[in-house]
Amino acid sequence: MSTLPYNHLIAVPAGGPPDDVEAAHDEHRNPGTALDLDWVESVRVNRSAVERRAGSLSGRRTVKKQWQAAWLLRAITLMDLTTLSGDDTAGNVRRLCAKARHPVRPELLRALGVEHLPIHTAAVCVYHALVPTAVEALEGSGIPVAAVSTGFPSGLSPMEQRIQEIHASVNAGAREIDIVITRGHVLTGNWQALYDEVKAFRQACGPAHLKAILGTGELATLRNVGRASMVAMMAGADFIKTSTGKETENATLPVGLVMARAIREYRERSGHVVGFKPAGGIKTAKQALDWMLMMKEELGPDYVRPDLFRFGASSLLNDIERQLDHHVNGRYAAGYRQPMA
Ligand SMILES: O=C[C@H](O)COP(=O)(O)O
Repeated sequence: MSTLPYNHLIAVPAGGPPDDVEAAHDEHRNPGTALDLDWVESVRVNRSAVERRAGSLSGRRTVKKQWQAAWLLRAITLMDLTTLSGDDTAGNVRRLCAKARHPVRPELLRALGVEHLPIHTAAVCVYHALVPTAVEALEGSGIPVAAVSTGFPSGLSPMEQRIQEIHASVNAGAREIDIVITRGHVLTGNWQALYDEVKAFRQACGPAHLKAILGTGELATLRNVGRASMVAMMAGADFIKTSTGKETENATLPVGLVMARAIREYRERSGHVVGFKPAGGIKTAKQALDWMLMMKEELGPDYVRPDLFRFGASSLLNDIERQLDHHVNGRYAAGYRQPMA
């Protein structure tokens, strides 16, 4: 197998050691803008055009074979490796963190010629109760812990409690907070309430980055997805994120396209940069490549870097490792070889 120019293709944050990861992490903050209701109301979505474009992406063969391994290694560096189950334990989370530090088996990395690169996931995402365990298990790695917060997944607990949750997770060491919005504010067109809510969450986060989960599968229309994206960004969300992973419909390419274009429009009009995180139901290497291609085409190469793009995924890493195995060995490894994630 020929050696590929992985150094150019793999977005290991800043290409370097943990300190650089932290620098990359702090690079982008979105200060937000005033709520501009005319702008929000002007958001339109041409559903059939969006579906056509999304269909053309998933129908294509995304990346040629010889580049696929490099793109898949990059996908790993974009991943918020996640566990959000009722039966999560400290033991599971420690194993997940070990996987986040070393997501690919050393013999595969050697065979790919990238054993010298510090490949790890972008973050580990857990419930608040597991934040201290994850922080401890990731110490010294530079990998941030993300906590789902604010009454995840419904977001319907009392406001004061939701704010306290953010404070508790930040105090426990979470550097990223994935909040959920009140979907009802979108469904009733109460943009002021949505803006105030996200702004209060952003303030509670302090230095931690805020990712706003829109719960797109519960927003009824793509137009609502576009408008909610815009309001969340105006309120200061550092990332907008599709789903909790618990809705019936989670991250889809049409929804992703609408959100990516909202990010582009917000950037053009405000000059502020916002990241994007599709989450829920992204399980295969092929899906990951479709998403990465879409981001690169819609928003440029910065959007296949971990400071601006994340996959929220609990099982994607498994399939990526399988595909890398296939690339190296010409066959698929048995499932038990990738016991985690
Ligand atoms: O935020 C991440 C999602 O909850 C993960 O969803 P998943 O289990 O479908 O990969």
